[in-house]
Amino acid sequence: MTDFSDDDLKLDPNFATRFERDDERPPCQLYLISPPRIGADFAEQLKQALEGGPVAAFQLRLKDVDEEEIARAAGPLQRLCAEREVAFIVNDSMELAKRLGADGVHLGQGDGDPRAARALLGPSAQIGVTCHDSRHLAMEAGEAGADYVAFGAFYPTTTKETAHRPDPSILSWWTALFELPCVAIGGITAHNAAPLVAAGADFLAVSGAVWGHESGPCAGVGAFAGVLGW
Ligand SMILES: Cc1ncc(COP(=O)(O)OP(=O)(O)O)c(N)n1
Ligand SMILES: Cc1ncsc1CCOP(=O)(O)O
Ligand SMILES: [Mg+2]
Repeated sequence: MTDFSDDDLKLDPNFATRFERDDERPPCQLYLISPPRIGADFAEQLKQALEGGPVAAFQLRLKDVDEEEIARAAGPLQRLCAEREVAFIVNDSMELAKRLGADGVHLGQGDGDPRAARALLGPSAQIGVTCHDSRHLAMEAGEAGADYVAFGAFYPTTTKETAHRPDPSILSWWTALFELPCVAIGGITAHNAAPLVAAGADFLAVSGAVWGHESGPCAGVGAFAGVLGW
């Protein structure tokens, strides 16, 4: 595709201020991300989280953990998700997603080609791609057949070291032009999520605000009721 710079793509200055959610789009939903490390009680924590409110998807994102250990941990979590019709997404590895029979995979820019993931996982797999703060990467991901594009980190986070801080207007720009869903991620809490929802996020991807909630993960999910209109 043509190699536009992101500055070239900021065509309409009103995108920066026009934060009015498109009524035609489905309501914004919650996309839960696991903590980078989990303990033996995590299935119980996930169960509680899923009792807190509607969760559209759960991503198993374990970092610096051996693949066999991830595979062992996945079974009970995957069953919990299946019982509740929550999509079970594996982070980083299309091969592991295939092995586990996951509903999809999330790929960062260094995690492999979405086209290869599609060939491996088939037409019904949900394939997401990290696009940081880049309109160009998002359009590339869309052309490569991604099912969603993810922008972030919108806010400071201790869950991951991040180098990009998009403005919420990137969500307005995306949703004005494309039907493909967009995910907002990075430091999102029930208290700071409103501008992202208003700007058009189709999903809020949240980790720390749920697992670190002072009253537990059920309350952590439940806290999003107001901003997500449940
Ligand atoms: C929904 C969602 N968005 C972005 C990411 C980040 O993916 P990546 O850039 O590959 O970083 P790691 O998560 O692998 O550290 C994500 N996992 N999920
Ligand atoms: C995986 C990831 N990618 C960008 S920010 C982030 C961390 C999300 O976790 P939190 O909701 O705790 O900031
Ligand atoms: Mg990754």
